[in-house]
Amino acid sequence: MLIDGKWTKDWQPVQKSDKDGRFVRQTSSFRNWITPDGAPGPTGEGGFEAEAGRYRLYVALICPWASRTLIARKLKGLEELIPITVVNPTMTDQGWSFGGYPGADEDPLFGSTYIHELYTRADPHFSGRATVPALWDMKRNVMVNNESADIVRMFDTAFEHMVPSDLRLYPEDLHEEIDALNPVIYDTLNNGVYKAGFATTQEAYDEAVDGVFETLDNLEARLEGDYLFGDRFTETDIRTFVTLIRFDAAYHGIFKTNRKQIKDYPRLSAYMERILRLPGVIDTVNMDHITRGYYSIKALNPNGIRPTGPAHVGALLKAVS
Ligand SMILES: N[C@@H](CCC(=O)N[C@@H](CS)C(=O)NCC(=O)O)C(=O)O
Repeated sequence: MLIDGKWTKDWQPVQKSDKDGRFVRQTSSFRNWITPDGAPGPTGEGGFEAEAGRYRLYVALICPWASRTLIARKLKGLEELIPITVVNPTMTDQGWSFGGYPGADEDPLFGSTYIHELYTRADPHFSGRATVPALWDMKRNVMVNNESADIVRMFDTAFEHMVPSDLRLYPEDLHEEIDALNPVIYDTLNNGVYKAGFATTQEAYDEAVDGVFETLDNLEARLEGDYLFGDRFTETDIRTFVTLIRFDAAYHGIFKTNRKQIKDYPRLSAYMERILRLPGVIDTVNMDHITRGYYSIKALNPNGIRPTGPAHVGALLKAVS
């Protein structure tokens, strides 16, 4: 990670643990919002008006948080307006790097080797982890935001006057329900699998795995309609999908969340496939980057051996593409 703008040698991909061995995820630090007229958003400063080609989204295709933003960008029809840059799927000893792996890009703006260079460009004294997604303003050469939850919400509304859409990822009348379900999905599923994978005590692992499967069981029971809130697709479905699609091929093995697979849940499997079939969503799922990335986490898999299965995931992706 960076400390006062300098890359620290003792960086650990395992990230932070609390005193009981629980994995702790860092909070994001750039929280400005793109808005239709550049007025300030809910956090940060103003001056980031919606413009075609002004903003670039840096992502890793392995990363479920980055994938949230990619799916929102697709479904809201913003591909022409917001170009993306994809980092390599494997973490280096200096974090995310650019170029070299099939499907990954060089940094077209600054020719950076590592994503952390973008962070020190944004703030020469930056302290923290250099994470993706990162939304960059190419006009002012500053970081707009590195929090996927914010980026999904700004993609939902900021460009509406330029690319009208019937889809509302965070509709007014569902705010309360979405705000209630999101933290559960985050704690027990999105981050829950990481808490299981990076636990450093049996107790922390047991607690995390219990949470993961309790939520999967609850979602299976809840899913009567097409989506979590009946027939309306929302950001909560995006948040759920990004973990489901990585589950059988990555988390089940590398993070030891192996009590069941998603394929053992009939409704969740159908739900996952339904979302995968929404226009463009399949383009945001790169299973090669996902498995290569997760199985190259040295702390969990020192020899980097990538399992060949499971066959059903490959078969599903083939059927949908
Ligand atoms: N709060 C961030 C979390 C993003 C995040 O943790 N990204 C991971 C990859 S999945 C990352 O870039 N980690 C690099 C690091 O921690 O050094 C968000 O939702 O945007």
